[in-house]
Parts: sequence; structure tokens; C-alpha cells
Amino acid sequence: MPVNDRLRPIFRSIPLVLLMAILTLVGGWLGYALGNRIWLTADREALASYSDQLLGHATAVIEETNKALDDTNAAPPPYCTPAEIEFLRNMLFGSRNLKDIGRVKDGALLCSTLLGVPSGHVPMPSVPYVELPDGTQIFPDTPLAVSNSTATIIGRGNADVVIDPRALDTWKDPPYHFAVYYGDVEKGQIVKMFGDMETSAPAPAEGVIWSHGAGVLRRDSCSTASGMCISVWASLSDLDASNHGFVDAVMLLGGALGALGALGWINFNRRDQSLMARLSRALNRQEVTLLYQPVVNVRDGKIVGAEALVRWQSNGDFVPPDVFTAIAEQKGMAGRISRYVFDRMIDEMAETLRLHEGFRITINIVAADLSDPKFFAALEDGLHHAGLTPHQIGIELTERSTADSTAAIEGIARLRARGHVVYIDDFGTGYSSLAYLGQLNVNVLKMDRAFTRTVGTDAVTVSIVPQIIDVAIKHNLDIVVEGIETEAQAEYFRNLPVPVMGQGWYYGKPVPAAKLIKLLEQQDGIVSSKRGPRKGLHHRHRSNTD
Ligand SMILES: Nc1nc2c(ncn2[C@@H]2O[C@H](COP(=O)(O)O[C@H]3[C@@H](O)[C@H](n4cnc5c(=O)[nH]c(N)nc54)O[C@@H]3COP(=O)(O)O)[C@@H](O)[C@H]2O)c(=O)[nH]1
Repeated sequence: MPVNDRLRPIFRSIPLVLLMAILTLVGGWLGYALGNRIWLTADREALASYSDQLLGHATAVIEETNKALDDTNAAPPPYCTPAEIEFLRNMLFGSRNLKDIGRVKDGALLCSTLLGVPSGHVPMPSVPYVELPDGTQIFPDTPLAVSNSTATIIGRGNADVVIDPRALDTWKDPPYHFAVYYGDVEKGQIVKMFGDMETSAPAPAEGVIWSHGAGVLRRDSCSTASGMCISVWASLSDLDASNHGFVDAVMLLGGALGALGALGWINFNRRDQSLMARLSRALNRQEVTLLYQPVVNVRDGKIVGAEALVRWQSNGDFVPPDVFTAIAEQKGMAGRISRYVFDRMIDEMAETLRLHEGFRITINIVAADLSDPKFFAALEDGLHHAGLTPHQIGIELTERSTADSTAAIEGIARLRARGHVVYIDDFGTGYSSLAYLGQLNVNVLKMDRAFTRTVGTDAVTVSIVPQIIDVAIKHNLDIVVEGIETEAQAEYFRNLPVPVMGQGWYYGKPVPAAKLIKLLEQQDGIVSSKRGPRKGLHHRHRSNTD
């Protein structure tokens, strides 16, 4: 085998391998993004719940503080007697979060549970950092007289308390860090009471603010009612450490789905390709056949033409023509089918066409045929060799294939210039050719069977039938009504003020060439004066298989 031939399959599979790799990567990336998103949501929920719990604990500290201040203020003078200091000490031992309770007067500490009665003057800090509307003063980070440490002191009236700076330490829960602020949220005056790390204070505004940057996920929540702001944050890398397994799993799943999608697409494509390969072989071997569906004058039921319809059985299975012609169109193979159908139709029907000059056979083509020189050459050759006039060959174009109006207008003009009769098929089903029906300049309008079906029913679309007929009349077009199946429908179209042609199971299902020829011969022998189909014709055709 030459080297080129051996390498060809490898080169052919490169785009497929690339596609698989790209889809796997895209799937993996999407999985990664999704995994992270899921985790970020879970992280946020966990962080919010932790923050709410902290708020509960901090509120308990403030409530305990307020109770101690109220109880101390409620105790009557004389101040700092041994009995009062005893009373304050009992209160302190009963508290969980307070370090000291003191009695103050005129900006000085008179006594406290830890100091007793100090020997000298112990001034309170002169300027409170924050003063609440009820007169409560908050002195953050104040040096203590009893030790070298600092703590928050809260005073009101003739009492003050020292709050244990480690009151919330038991609630620390890595990887979370927190800071708790207290004050007048409404006025924007808050001070930090607890916190294990330096951080910027939150904007003291009611509500919750999330921030997610500089490698940190942070939540600030403030409440006017409690006077508290809680900041909780965690570094993303600490959070990620626990997320890795999950994110990796979702990433792998995404990658697998991407690869699976690529395989599916490749498989789907291969299936179409193999269908086209089989169709190509069938065309070469002339295994694709044609049926002809009669077209009649609805006034007298006389056959005036037929539509050639392609049929293909692949491995013994019938493949619907709309399916394989659509795939062939996508794969650029539809032109071959159009030429095949035309050639075969000429082979089968040329003699009949020569004998019946007024008889016309239509073939279906696709948009690409309109600008395909091979198609036009095939038409010319076929007609020339068969000695037929183009007028006997109708060309059917679906409304969809005229969507590219410029190409359609030019192609139709060429067909008409050569003497063909051009039909617009399935009219009314799409692309509203109404707008440029005049420009398309076709000869015949084929009304889609979806509208025919509504005749004799209550369907609202029935009202469209007269409109379509009006459109045809306005544009001076002949009319073929598709899909006539019942006498009621036939009767309706027979009684129209304009003559129309009809096609449908009522008049005859598609039949092989030999049968169509026989029908024409029978018709030639009988001059039909009946309105509607001849009984024999109608019954015989109803029993045909499509
Ligand atoms: N490009 C090409 N397209 C083709 C060709 N041959 C057929 N086709 C298109 O495939 C579609 C399905 O066609 P088919 O299965 O052959 O069905 C045709 C008729 O059998 C059916 N029909 C006719 N009368 C009736 C009826 O009374 N009731 C009913 N339920 N069906 C009926 O309609 C089809 C013909 O329709 P149309 O072409 O719109 O006139 C179809 O879209 C074909 O066009 C081909 O060679 N090339």
C-alpha cells in the first residue's frame, strides 16, 4: 500500500481527535467552574450560618453586660461598702463574660470587684469612644488598672463593667476568622469588641454585604436593633482545601461528558455519512426508484399530470424521502438525487409524455440546484435526447428553499426562460414567501396539505384556505391543492369559482410508472364527464401502498 494511502486514515481522524480533545477540555473547564460555583454557594451558606451563631453569642454578652449595669445602678447608696462589694462580686461570679464590675462617680472609679476600694484616684477614660442614645458609654481597648492588659469597658450611670476580651474565643472555628463590633449602627459609630485578626471595619449599614476578592470570602452583617456588626471571613485557599475532592470530581465528570458529547456527535455524523455512502451506492446501482402521484383537475377528476416521488429501501428498510433528502442536502448530495430523479423519470415516462402533450410531470428539487450548472445541463440533455419540451416538466421548490430570495429569483427566472413550469411547494408552511411571492415569479402555487386537512372541520386555520386561493389569484398563479383525502374536501375545491388542480389519496396514492401509464391509457379510452374522480381510479388507488 503506498505511504500516502496508509497515512490518509490517520490524517482524516486528526480533526475528530482534536474535536474530542477540545470538547473534553471545555467540558472539564465547565465542570471546574460549576464545581467551584456549587462550592462557593455551599461556603457562603456555611459562613452565613457561622456568622448568625456568633451574633447570638455576642448578643448574650451584651445582654449580660446590660443586666449587670442595670442591677448595679439599681443598688442604692451608700457606695462601695463591704456589703456592696460583696454584692458586686456575687454578680461577677454568676456572669460568664464579665471580668470586673465597678462603681463609678464623677468620672472616677470608686471601687470594683477586683480592686476593692483603690487607695488613690482612678479616673475613667475622659472621652468615651461611642455614646449610645441611652447614655451607655463604650470605651474600647482600654488599659486596665488591675493588669497590663486592655479590654472594652462599658459604663452607664454609676456603674461600669469590664468585658472579657476572650469571651467569644470558645466560638472560634477555623478556617473562619471574625470580628465583632458594637455601637450605634444608625449613626455609623461602632467599635471593635472581639476579634482574632486585624481587619478593616465593615461599613456600618443595616444588612449583609458579601465580598469575594484578594483570596478571601468575607461577609459583613450589621443590625441597628442589636447595635452589632459581625465580620466573618476565610481565605479561599483554606476553603478550597476541603473542596478539592468535590471540584475535581465535577471537573472529571464535565470532561467525561464533553468527551461523550464528542463521541455522540462523531457517531451521529458517521451514521449520516454511512447512510449517504449507502445512498450513493444505491444511486450508482439504480436501486433508488420512483413513484408517481396523479395530479387531477378537481372539476372532472381527469389526470393532467403527476408528481415524481423518490423511494429508497436500504437493507430492506424503507427510508422516508424527507429524511434522506434532508441529510443529503446537508451533506451536499441532494443535487445528485435531483438529477437521478429527473433522468429516471425521463427513462420511464418519456414516451408517455410524448404521447400526451398536455401531460406534465413535476420533480422536486432543492435550493442548491437553482445555481448548479450540472442540474441545468442534465435538464437540457435529458429533454433533448428524449425529444420533449420543457413545458412538460414542472419543477417543484419548497417555500423553504426560496429563503435565499436572490438566488431563488435568479434560478426560477432561468428555469422559466428555458420553458419549465415552476411550482412553489408546501405553500403556507414557512418563510412567508407571501412578501416576495410576486418577485419569485413562479407559475403554480401548491397549497400544503395541512390547510386541506382543515376543510370540513372546525379548525381555525380553515379560514386561511380562501386567503391562499386569493393570493394565488392575485398573483395570477395556477393552484394545486395537496393532500385531498375526502369527498368533502374534493367537493369544497370543486365548487371554488376558479379551477384548481388536486393531488391526494382521494384521487390516487403514488404508483409505479407502469401503473400510471395504465391509468392514462384507461383515461384516454373514457371521456370523463363526471365531476370528481372516476370510481375505478379512486378505488384502485386507495388500495395501493405508498
Ligand atoms: N428533494 C426531493 N424531495 C422529495 C423527492 N421525493 C419526495 N420528496 C419529498 O419528501 C417528502 C415526503 O414525500 P413522500 O413521502 O413521497 O410523500 C408525498 C406524498 O406521498 C404525500 N401525500 C400525497 N397525497 C397525500 C395525502 O392525501 N395525504 C397524505 N397524508 N400524504 C399525501 O405528500 C408528499 C408529497 O408532498 P409534496 O412534495 O409537498 O407535494 C415531501 O416533502 C416530498 O417533497 C425528491 O425526489 N426530491
